[in-house]
Amino acid sequence: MEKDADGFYTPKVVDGTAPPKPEGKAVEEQKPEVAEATSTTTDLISSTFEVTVTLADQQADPNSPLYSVKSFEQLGLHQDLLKGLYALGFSKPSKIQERALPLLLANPPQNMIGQSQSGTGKTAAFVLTMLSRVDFSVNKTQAICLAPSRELARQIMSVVVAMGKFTPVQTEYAIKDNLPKDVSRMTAHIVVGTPGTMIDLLRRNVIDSSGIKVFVLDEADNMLDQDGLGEQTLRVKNLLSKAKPQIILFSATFPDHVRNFANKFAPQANKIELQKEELSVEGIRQFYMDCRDEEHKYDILVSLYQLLTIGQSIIFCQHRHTADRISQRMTVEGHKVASLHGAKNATERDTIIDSFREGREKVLITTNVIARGIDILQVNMVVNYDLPLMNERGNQHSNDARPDVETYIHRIGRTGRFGRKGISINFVHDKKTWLQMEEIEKTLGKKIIRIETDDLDEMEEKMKKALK
Ligand SMILES: Nc1ncnc2c1ncn2[C@@H]1O[C@H](COP(=O)(O)OP(=O)(O)OP(=O)(O)O)[C@@H](O)[C@H]1O
Repeated sequence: MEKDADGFYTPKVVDGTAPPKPEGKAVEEQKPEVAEATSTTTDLISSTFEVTVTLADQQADPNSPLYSVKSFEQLGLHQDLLKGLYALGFSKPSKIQERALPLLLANPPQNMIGQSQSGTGKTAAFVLTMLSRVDFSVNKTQAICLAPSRELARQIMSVVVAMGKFTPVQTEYAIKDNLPKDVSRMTAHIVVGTPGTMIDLLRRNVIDSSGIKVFVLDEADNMLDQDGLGEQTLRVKNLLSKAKPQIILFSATFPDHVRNFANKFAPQANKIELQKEELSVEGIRQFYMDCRDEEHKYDILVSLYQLLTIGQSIIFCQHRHTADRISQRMTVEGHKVASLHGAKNATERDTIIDSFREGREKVLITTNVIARGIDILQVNMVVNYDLPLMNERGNQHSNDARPDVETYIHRIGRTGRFGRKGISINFVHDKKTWLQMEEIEKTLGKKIIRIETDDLDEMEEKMKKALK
């Protein structure tokens, strides 16, 4: 690989598809931010929100998930990786990084099941492990990482590339439609992808599994869940059986029904676990709005538009067709929104998420496809247009559909990243949805506060307070 004029290695761009720019420069972004609304037609719109983020205070608070006593230097990382971290603006590890990294890097390698709240820096922990374990003088795949969506795989790749900027790391994607044409052998050190394509590459021996030392599952509970990607993930593991890699599982949630499987999947693992009451992030204030019916939900969403565009916001729907319908209606009515879901093709999906990431789109209407892992610091509002429901066979549409608390935690975790403040709003519109929300509230032990649907001034007041 070539070094550029500054002496940096330029990581290989895969098949013309550059990973999205990583979020970073965290320290610089901790200065007070002032987000100004752009339009001027109502009081709401002309308001200015001051958002003060005090990362230094949080990293000094032993009760914060961002707290650490050690520095990155004390965690045994290579000099080139420390340079990559500092270039990203990381000055101090978070709790999960401080606790997990020494265990992950110890020899002989041991498996890890790691849990930490959304937005607390799990990605860096496993990316630094992959980069630390690669022998750059060997042109063979040595670490693979699986994620549940192409959007998340691309984001993880951007972190690998950014943190590995001062190393000669070679990377490739294993995601649909991003493979180099007619490839018969991949030799990249680190391959990041989704399970279906990874299985294909391993089966056809395009990736030689014999040198794989690290196997990471991000959003591991989702990747191992039988109703989700569990079967495919297990197939990948079986294809790696001879290599016996270190297995690393990370997620913000590990529901009981997956935990047992995780223990078998990553035997004798070091474990870092959270208590139930620690699951949700402190900085995210949760609200709900009591709508009259489905149509009223749409009206309320439209009336919130100006608030949604002050920062950036993500609107979650249960179904693709709802996301499409809402975004079409809003677009016809003159609002600028984007929609993203699994039925769109790969190019469209990449364009939409990149445009949102770069702030060109402010409102993204979507499904659970990006409920997990997506890290966009400017997102200060999440709306659960539909509450997330269990995806058990057939249960989704039945009258006794249960709320999916794990997905709820991940959805609202798209805001409030690494100590920032954020807001989530749930729409409920009948007794059933109200009871579902109550169950979420009880499980998390966190109050969800009512906001009147007809009082946008109150909404603005509460938002201002929540974001301070
Ligand atoms: N030590 C650090 N110092 C400053 N910023 C950090 C540090 N570690 C991570 N970050 C930043 O915090 C944000 C959240 O990190 P990351 O996406 O890894 O969270 P996560 O725990 O994987 O979240 P999720 O559970 O939602 O996947 C990112 O923008 C990342 O760059």
